Amino acid sequence: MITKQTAYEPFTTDSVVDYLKQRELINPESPVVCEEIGDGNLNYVFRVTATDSNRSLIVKQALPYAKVVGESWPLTLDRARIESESLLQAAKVVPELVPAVYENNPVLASTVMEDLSSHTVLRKGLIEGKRYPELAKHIGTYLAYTLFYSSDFGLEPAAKKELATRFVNPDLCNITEDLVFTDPFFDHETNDFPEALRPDVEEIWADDNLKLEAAKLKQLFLTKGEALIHGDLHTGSVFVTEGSTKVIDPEFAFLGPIGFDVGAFIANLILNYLSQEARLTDTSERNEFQDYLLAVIKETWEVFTETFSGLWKQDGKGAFITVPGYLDYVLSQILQETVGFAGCKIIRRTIGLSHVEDIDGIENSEARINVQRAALQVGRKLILKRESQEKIEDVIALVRGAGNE
Ligand SMILES: Nc1ncnc2c1ncn2[C@@H]1O[C@H](COP(=O)(O)OP(=O)(O)O)[C@@H](O)[C@H]1O
Ligand SMILES: CSC[C@H]1O[C@H](OP(=O)(O)O)[C@H](O)[C@@H]1O
Repeated sequence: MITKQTAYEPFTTDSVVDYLKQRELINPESPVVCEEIGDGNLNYVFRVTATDSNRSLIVKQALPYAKVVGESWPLTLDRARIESESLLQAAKVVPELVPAVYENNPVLASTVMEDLSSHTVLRKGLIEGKRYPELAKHIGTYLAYTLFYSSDFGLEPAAKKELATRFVNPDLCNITEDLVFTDPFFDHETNDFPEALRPDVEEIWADDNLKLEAAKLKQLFLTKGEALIHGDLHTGSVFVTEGSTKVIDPEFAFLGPIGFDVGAFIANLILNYLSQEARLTDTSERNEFQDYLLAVIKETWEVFTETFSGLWKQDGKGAFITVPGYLDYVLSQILQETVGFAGCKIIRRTIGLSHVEDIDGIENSEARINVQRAALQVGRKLILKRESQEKIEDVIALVRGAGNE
């Protein structure tokens, strides 16, 4: 349902309640409580609860700038439309893996959606050492369905081109192009790292071979409009319980390379894996949890490739789909690109703008810097060795070995 509104205004905790009551999304007679709960970098997130029925809703609203920086960083409001349309697009193929969207208002740049407060943000759960038995199955399925059915493998060419026109997202892509693929590889003012890490960072800035590979990966991100990707699939964009998984926050969605989503998820699991070196002091507890994280990476990849292959055989489009070797070629390209993108993401979250709590939350500064150093080594290896990764076990072995050299 799209509502008409004449002018944009940022919501307050009062006006968002008035809005929901006016729209009868909440009973106008109900007493309500409302709080702003957004902890992300970019937007407002309000939770509104009718206290008589305990029914609650989430209203997410984009600001005309990046919340974390302020008005000096203007950002399109259109990202709210892109986010809700992307959630609706995902709901066509995996409704159980995304929050229900009840309304999008393009003028207010707001989305009213299901409240997932019964779930935990995956990043927080992993920091606390929690395990989620269904996570890999759910994310592998989410990736396979959303990516296959928005690619030329699962869509007719005209439908794919129509999809591309709805998800032109230059402002948000520009954030990724700068913060993931450019700034960390140069002495740029947005970078953010402790002085103790400077020698390691300067090694990156001086490494022309690494920069060449980063340039190739950036080129892929700029040019490979393979599927409608989430665009920011880190562990803060995944809500979990023991048996349920929901992917949120696809405001960076656009037609990009499939490996960027897979790589983002894997990168954030690797960042948590590395952080446990400083978090879990008991060796066997640490080894077990790190093994669990690597098993999630392996299973996510296996579920993704098996499901993607099943959809390819069942619903694949085009004359070449049954040609022997084509599917294997596509999956091997995706693996190599996944690995390279994961490497860029890891480096970015270590020395670029916007880190991860998994590492920044380590209180002992020496231990934290050791983890950051290991992250840079892993990120670098993933980028440089991506073309020799033939199977997911190679990637797991690389992660296990890289921090120890
Ligand atoms: N559907 C939801 N249900 C419950 N909480 C939510 C929901 N969407 C977002 N949140 C809360 O708001 C936070 C920020 O949301 P997010 O979509 O990541 O915002 P941003 O785009 O600013 O990064 C999440 O970490 C979560 O705590
Ligand atoms: C100043 S934008 C930095 C960073 O923020 C986004 O993450 P999120 O919206 O989930 O907080 C995205 O990862 C951007 O790269």
